[in-house]
Amino acid sequence: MTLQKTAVLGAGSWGTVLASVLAENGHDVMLWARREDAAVEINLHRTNSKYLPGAKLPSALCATHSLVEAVTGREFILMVVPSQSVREVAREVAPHLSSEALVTHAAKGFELSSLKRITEVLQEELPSGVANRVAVLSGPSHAEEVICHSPTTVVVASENSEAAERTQALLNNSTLRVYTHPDVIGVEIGGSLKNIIALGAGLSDGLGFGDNAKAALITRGLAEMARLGMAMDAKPITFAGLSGVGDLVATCTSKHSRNWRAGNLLSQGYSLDEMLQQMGMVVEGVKTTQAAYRLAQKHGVEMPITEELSKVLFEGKDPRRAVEDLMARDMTDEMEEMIKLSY
Ligand SMILES: NC(=O)C1=CN([C@@H]2O[C@H](COP(=O)(O)OP(=O)(O)OC[C@H]3O[C@@H](n4cnc5c(N)ncnc54)[C@H](OP(=O)(O)O)[C@@H]3O)[C@@H](O)[C@H]2O)C=CC1
Ligand SMILES: O=C(CO)COP(=O)(O)O
Repeated sequence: MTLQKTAVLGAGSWGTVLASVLAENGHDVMLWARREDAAVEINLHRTNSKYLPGAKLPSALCATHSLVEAVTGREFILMVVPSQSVREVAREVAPHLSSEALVTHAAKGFELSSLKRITEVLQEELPSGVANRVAVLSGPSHAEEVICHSPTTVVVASENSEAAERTQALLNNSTLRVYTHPDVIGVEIGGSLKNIIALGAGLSDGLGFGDNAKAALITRGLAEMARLGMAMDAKPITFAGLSGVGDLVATCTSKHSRNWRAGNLLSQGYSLDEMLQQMGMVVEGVKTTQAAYRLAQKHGVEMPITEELSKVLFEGKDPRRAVEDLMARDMTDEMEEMIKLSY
């Protein structure tokens, strides 16, 4: 494809790695860092010591502290800030975007105040021509592995298939295989909800519950992810793909996952505030648990794991008691939804 002028907004772990991918693919990349010292470090030393210690970034990568400079004249904008800051950043860049710009985001969460998905937030904040073709990038992709060129697969979904294909062509390379996907709702919901289950997996592992418990969490977690997803108009099959079970497995079983590590710290007796302080990076699963619990109530959907985790995080419930309560639920059929659907 022709080389393009691109910008990545957010110089945390994932934004820095995605900017490196674009630079390695030959595109002109401007990376926006919120802190000026982070932009200076990237430009002077080609490192991002806070978020990617030890990694050497491509020499072609440029960083700036100015959002306006980052987006002006850019054809492709990849937004990689935490879910709760997407609206603020989108609002600030909106007047400076070219009417031809393609905006794709890679955040995994909901906006807590509105319970909206991130493409919905972007559609509200961006000029209408740009808003019509927003896309989402998701799938099992720990930044720490992508920067080392470990083989990785991701998906990009958009209501505008051309936007998905353009994003695919910009990012795809010999170690990062990018698939397109038509189900924006399912891809966004899967990528967000898996973080709740990963927090639970970190807790479960930390409490020494073993592999059976983790397999149960992953499988029953997937069931409740799909249940909420279907109530919100996602396609059920999407949860069997990379942005569903793929990312769920990667996040629940990896030492790289911040959500898994956060759950693990909670199992060691850290309070929620102490854990967040210790992590020093975004742990999307915390606010996603709150959002999903409210969405489940709104849509009348049962999400027992999410509900118990919410009690552990926000009401101080003992995690062992939460597991006992999950195990003591009324006996049921594993395929309860399927049975209801077939009668
Ligand atoms: N890390 C990964 O492997 C992956 C992450 N993601 C998703 O990407 C998104 C970003 O995560 P990630 O890069 O890992 O996060 P990090 O915690 O590594 O970095 C967060 C970045 O966001 C910036 N930031 C924090 N608050 C704000 C704000 N209010 N306004 C603007 N910028 C802000 C931080 O700036 P500062 O340093 O100044 O605080 C930092 O650059 C998340 O939704 C995450 O789930 C998706 C796939 C993989
Ligand atoms: O989404 C991710 C991998 O696909 C990263 O997960 P964590 O935010 O838990 O590190």
